Amino acid sequence: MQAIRWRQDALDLLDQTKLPQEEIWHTYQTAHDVAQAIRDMKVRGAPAIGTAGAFAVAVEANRLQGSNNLRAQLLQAVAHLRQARPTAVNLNWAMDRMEAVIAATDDDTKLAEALYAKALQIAQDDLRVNRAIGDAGAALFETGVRILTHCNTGSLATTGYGTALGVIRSLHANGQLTHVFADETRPYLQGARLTAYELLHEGIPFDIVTDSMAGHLMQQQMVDAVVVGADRIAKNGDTANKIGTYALAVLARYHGIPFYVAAPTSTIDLATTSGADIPIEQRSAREVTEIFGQSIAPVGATALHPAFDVTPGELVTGIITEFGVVRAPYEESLPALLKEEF
Ligand SMILES: CSC[C@@H](O)[C@@H](O)C(=O)COP(=O)(O)O
Repeated sequence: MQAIRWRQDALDLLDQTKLPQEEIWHTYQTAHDVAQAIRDMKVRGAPAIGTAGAFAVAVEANRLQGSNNLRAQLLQAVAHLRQARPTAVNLNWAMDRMEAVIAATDDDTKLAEALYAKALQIAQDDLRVNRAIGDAGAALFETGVRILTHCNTGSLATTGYGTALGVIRSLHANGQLTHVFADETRPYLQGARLTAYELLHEGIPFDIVTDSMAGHLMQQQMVDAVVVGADRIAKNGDTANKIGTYALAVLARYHGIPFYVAAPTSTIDLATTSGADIPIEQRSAREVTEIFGQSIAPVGATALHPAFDVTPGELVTGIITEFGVVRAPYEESLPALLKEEF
């Protein structure tokens, strides 16, 4: 399953706002339009928006080939893409890499080719990295495990395979998995719409549960571990992820259940000291008061919509990366991990 397809002159995105009812692909030929698609969540999930952003710059370079101020226009496109969604650091991570290619390529006629090659590498690395996360995560568990997960962290949220859902895929492939509980994930319903779509496709046994059922399931001893993704991990292990994740971590701690974050090292942001410094995207209240354009609240009702929350590192049992599982104290283990591997 794949939600992003690329070629040098265009990017195709599977419209995730329409899934699972409709499988509609849109074609994009400008960075501006891809930025809008990211904002509108037609493509979403931290690694996926990084990959889409990288191809957006490549497509833009292809479109602008031969124009006078190519470099300045590309840097403008990069800056514009960076702002499409603020919380997931993978978009910035990918833009840093595209900007480095622009800086390192002296010959303007070579820019389009070099940027496409870098975008391709980002996409291919993401797939490889996710498989490694899946293996590292699966090694944590015995056979017969029941996992609760939140939001969508699968093929749709990445270039392929997934992070937390990659761990679930690997557990299933190894015959270790008994059951998945997929939080519906209000208000965007990434769990009920997208995770369920992927799990059904893979034949993985699961139930959709509303976000508010998690505590009850834990109390009934139906959950062995919580595995979620991340949008940004600060140096101290504080982790921003889809709204509702923090509540799961608190519940897991109360019930003595391990709480794992599965994420590529591109999601670790050592420049952000703690979760307090992570920008939290505030989205439209209408995404809360309406479902598929239908109002579910009385006219005049107001609503809040922080799209992410921050789970303190002290509640995170371990962070599953492509290089293995790291544990607290994160101020030490995360910088050591990044230093060692790069
Ligand atoms: C591998 S995806 C990791 C995170 O990006 C995911 O858990 C999440 O919070 C996605 O939020 P979204 O608003 O759907 O982009």
